[in-house]
Amino acid sequence: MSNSLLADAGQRLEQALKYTSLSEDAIASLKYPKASLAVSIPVRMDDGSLSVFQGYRVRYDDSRGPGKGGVRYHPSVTLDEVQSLAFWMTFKCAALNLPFGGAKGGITVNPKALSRLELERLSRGYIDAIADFIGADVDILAPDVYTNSMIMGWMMDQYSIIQRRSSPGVVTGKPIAMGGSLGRESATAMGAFFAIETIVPKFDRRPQDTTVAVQGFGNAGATIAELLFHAGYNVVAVSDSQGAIYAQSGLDIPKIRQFKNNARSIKDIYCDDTVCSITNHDVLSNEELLTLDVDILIPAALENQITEANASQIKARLIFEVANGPITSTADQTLEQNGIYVFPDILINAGGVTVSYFEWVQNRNGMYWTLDEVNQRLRRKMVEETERIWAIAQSRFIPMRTAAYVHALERLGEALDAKGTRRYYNGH
Ligand SMILES: NC(=O)C1=CN([C@@H]2O[C@H](COP(=O)(O)OP(=O)(O)OC[C@H]3O[C@@H](n4cnc5c(N)ncnc54)[C@H](O)[C@@H]3O)[C@@H](O)[C@H]2O)C=CC1
Ligand SMILES: O=C(O)CCC(=O)C(=O)O
Repeated sequence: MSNSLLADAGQRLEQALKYTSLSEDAIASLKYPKASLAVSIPVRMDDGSLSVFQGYRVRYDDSRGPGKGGVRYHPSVTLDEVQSLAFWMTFKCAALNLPFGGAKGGITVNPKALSRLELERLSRGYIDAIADFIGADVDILAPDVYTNSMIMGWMMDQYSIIQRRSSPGVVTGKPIAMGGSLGRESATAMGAFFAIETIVPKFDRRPQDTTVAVQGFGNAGATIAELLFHAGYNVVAVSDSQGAIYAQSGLDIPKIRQFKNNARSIKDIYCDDTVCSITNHDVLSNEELLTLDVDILIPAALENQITEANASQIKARLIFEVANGPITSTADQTLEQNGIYVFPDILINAGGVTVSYFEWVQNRNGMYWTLDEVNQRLRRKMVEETERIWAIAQSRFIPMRTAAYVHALERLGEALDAKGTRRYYNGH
């Protein structure tokens, strides 16, 4: 593997393999993505011109079931990034014991620069381009950065048009009216919250004595900040792509969410005290937020936020990775040396895909669950797998990330070996 995000992700696999007895065949199978599709998506723009966007869908491994993973719209999307995200999905689904493999998709685009109709044409064009690669039993899509239920609805509809039959199981995170599950919107953060509530008492901490900083204020970041706020934690800093705000006495998260929902940036809200009465806050950069002296740091934006460059300046005691891949493998080592506990993405943000699984199950049997049922099942799953991974980490004296990979690898190895060697004979 070259020097890339995927190569860095692969370091975690190497680290964990030392603690497993996986067969050589299984190890070899997990080192590369199973299939990567790159497509061009021509889109007629509102002014009549044609723009061509690059899109990707990667299935990393499907030994435990159909590929599963979100679709990201962001200007920095590359094939390498999508492959890494599909790698993480593989281990996340296995860690949570979901009957899925790992997949991910993305389009290199700044969605904020598109009109709603352009965005719809792009989303439908993406499905036209990848339709033969996906399916409810093959590879199932979902939301990720800068995609949402509205976009998932267009994608499901386009796929159904191509198939000439209603196909709700090909996409999760859909609008409720199109077969979406209650609780999927908040699921990533809700799952993280259940994991945090399981772990925090192990460190003899109480919410009211615990300060929290959250980087990223989208679906995952804003919701976890609000859940922690309501549970009594002192959320002192939050940020979006434009910058961060900090108040030692704590921030009123529901109020900030309200302003952010009106399409304003966090930094602006707090610079304009005529609009928002909260004062006594500082405006910080995203980099400064990461190095605040807090009890809990929650990166909930993008990859590679804590790297060799800033790892030694991190002062938080516990880091919960709500984003995928926010810490590089070298930064992990520095954090560990400094006694900082990292709770990994493949566990902490797994609530999203867990409720996606629930949505897929509901679509397949046509019976729909109440919000309480969804959240109770999510809680049970998150607490159970968090405790299992914690027990592995404690008994083998290894970091939680390595323990999560060991846990996932045991399940993946079993599935790969159960298929026998016939699968390696070029299909004969
Ligand atoms: N939405 C989901 O179901 C899941 C999301 N995740 C991960 O959570 C992370 C966030 O995703 P979502 O909340 O869904 O995306 P989103 O599109 O709802 O929000 C992204 C947020 O990150 C902020 N942001 C972008 N660049 C930033 C930067 N450089 N510094 C600080 N903030 C920045 C944006 O302003 C926005 O507030 C991603 O890593 C994603 O892969 C993980 C599991 C499931
Ligand atoms: O809900 C899903 O299927 C996947 C969500 C996702 O992309 C992720 O967990 O990173």
